[in-house]
Amino acid sequence: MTANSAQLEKLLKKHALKMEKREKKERLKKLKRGPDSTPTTCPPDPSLQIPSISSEQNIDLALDPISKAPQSKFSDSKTSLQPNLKKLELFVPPSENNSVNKAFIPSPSPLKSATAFENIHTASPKIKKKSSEVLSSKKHKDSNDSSESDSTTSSESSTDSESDSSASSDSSSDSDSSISSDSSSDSESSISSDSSSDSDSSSVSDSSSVSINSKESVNTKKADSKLEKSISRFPDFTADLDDTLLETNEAQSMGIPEWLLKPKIINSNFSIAISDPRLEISPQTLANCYKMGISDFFAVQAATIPLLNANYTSFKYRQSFRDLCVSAPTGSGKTLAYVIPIIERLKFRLIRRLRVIVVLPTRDLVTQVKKVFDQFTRGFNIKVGSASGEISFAKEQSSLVSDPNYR
Ligand SMILES: Nc1ncnc2c1ncn2[C@@H]1O[C@H](COP(=O)(O)OP(=O)(O)OP(=O)(O)O)[C@@H](O)[C@H]1O
Repeated sequence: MTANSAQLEKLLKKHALKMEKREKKERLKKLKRGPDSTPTTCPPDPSLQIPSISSEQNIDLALDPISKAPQSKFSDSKTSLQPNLKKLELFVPPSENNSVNKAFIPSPSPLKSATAFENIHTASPKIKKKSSEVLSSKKHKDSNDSSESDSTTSSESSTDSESDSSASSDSSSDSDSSISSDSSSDSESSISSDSSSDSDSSSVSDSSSVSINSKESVNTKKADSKLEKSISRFPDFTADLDDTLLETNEAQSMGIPEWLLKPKIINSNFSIAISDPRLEISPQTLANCYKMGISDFFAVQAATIPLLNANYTSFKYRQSFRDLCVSAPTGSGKTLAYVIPIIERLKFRLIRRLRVIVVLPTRDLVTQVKKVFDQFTRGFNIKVGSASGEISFAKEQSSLVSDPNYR
């Protein structure tokens, strides 16, 4: 029995030495290949297989105290082999690994997302493939969670589960809890398939491999928290601005101007009579409004019309002129909010020329807005033309600028 254990001890030591040499070789190979090298799976080396142990030796192994030392060494090398194989399959150069993660996290900053975009496009084809695998495996996971448990049935499925776990660790940036639970369940399932094929000897390695996995999950968590810190959220403009100072600063650093960052929020119930003298609406416009059944201005109109009229006054006296950006729901009356100030400004012009251009996103809107302009320019010497590409450019051009009526 002691002879057997001594023999086994020798074997294990020899095996551990081989393992170390092999690991060193692999590391050297990796270094030589550089960061762009594509990951490859390592074919199982027959010399590294767990030595076949007879049933007698098996008993000795369980009882013999010597087995503990070499066994722990053996189990170390065994488990270091397992993650190594995994590492090779998962291998993504550190910087690119981050970019893959970033690419799946919606990145708010255009600069940051552009970097991520660039990174993913400059990444090696293998990494691009990996990212698509991540997406597909994510979808697969969503649709069929139970597929992971199948991996315990055969060694082939165990490699599948390993690649699954690689996907989960790549996509881990989504949420911490999902990473740890996913990666741990996947790696455990792959280990259990190994242990089933390796019989008792690898059951010792199970505990150490689990601890390695927990180390891995801790590392992934650390990497994720770093990643989370590096990715900023989109500024919440609706929240109290005092609470969002950081977000505001960030938005400013993105080039968003102060006036866009601090909008004036108007109560939607706010309204004002069109005849209010403070608005200085011309009698003809008032008549046109009444004709259209409008007696009060909606909130967006009540807020913008006096502002634009004031702007007109400052423009008249060569004072500063401002842009105005309005965000209001559909049907809230935005069209009249600019149609009336435009008409009110152009009504005194004697020389007819193209003075205002309204740019709209669709042809339907062009027709709709042209109709509103036609209704509200009644009684004024103002002509409204439209160009939406429905007739030839020359005709549109002449209708806008070459028409003798415009001169
Ligand atoms: N002050 C008002 N009083 C009564 N009706 C109004 C008033 N202002 C606009 N309307 C009517 O409300 C409707 C919606 O107005 P309008 O089309 O200008 O909204 P909008 O915000 O420009 O919508 P969209 O986002 O679709 O362009 C129109 O039929 C318009 O005639």
